[in-house]
Amino acid sequence: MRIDIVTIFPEFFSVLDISLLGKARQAGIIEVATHDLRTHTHDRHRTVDDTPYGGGAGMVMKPEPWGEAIDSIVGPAASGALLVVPSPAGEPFTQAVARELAAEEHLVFACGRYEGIDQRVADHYATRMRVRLISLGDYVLNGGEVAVMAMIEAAGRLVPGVVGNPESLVEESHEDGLLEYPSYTKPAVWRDLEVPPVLLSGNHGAVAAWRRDQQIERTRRVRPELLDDATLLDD
Ligand SMILES: N#Cc1c(-c2ccc3ccn(Cc4ccncc4)c3c2)n[nH]c1N
Repeated sequence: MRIDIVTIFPEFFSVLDISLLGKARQAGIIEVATHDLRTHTHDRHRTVDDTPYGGGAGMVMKPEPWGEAIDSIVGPAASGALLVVPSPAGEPFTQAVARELAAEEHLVFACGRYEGIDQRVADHYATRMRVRLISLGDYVLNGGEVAVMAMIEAAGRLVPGVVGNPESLVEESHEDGLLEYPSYTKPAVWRDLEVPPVLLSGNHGAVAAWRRDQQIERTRRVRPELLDDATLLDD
């Protein structure tokens, strides 16, 4: 997988050089490149924004630098890459979307700032490649960088070879539509709190049943909207 990130804060992504994704980059499983949008400006002040047509507060990011930056990544013609534009107006970012991003060969992330990117950028590139506006959640951030970091981590860990034990990806929250069961490790008693005895029983069937029950109970309590008839019928 190749990931290109266009941003006015390329240093924001230096953290991608460490941890799991850092190892995946060293192993050549994932290539990541950041591109400073300001290198695609040509005025003395390296201007990337301007006032909004139609008035209103804030500034809008100019289309020209974005066009030059994205063309420098995907070329002038059609591209098989997916352009992801984080936006409060985007589709919700979910584990299912993370899985879809993880299956892509080439992701290009456009990190906006100010009040967002001139709409014509997404409109133009939609004629040449797939474009998805994706929202991290129903709250307002100051720009796309935090969202892109979350998307890269959530998708990157699903790329084969990135996580050492792929089994550990299966029983995570949202992977099967439910929240994950509670986890425990040694000691068996801590501050008078005991590990649920079934987990010490060695009875794998009983442990699996208990964990499934915990998933459903936790999901019903914390995120009832995630439960559907199929899930309830399964148990
Ligand atoms: N993904 C995602 C997001 C963002 C987000 C993403 C990109 C940009 C670029 C600029 N801004 C600032 C802004 C723009 C418009 N309205 C309000 C604030 C952004 C916010 N906010 N909340 C989310 N879940």
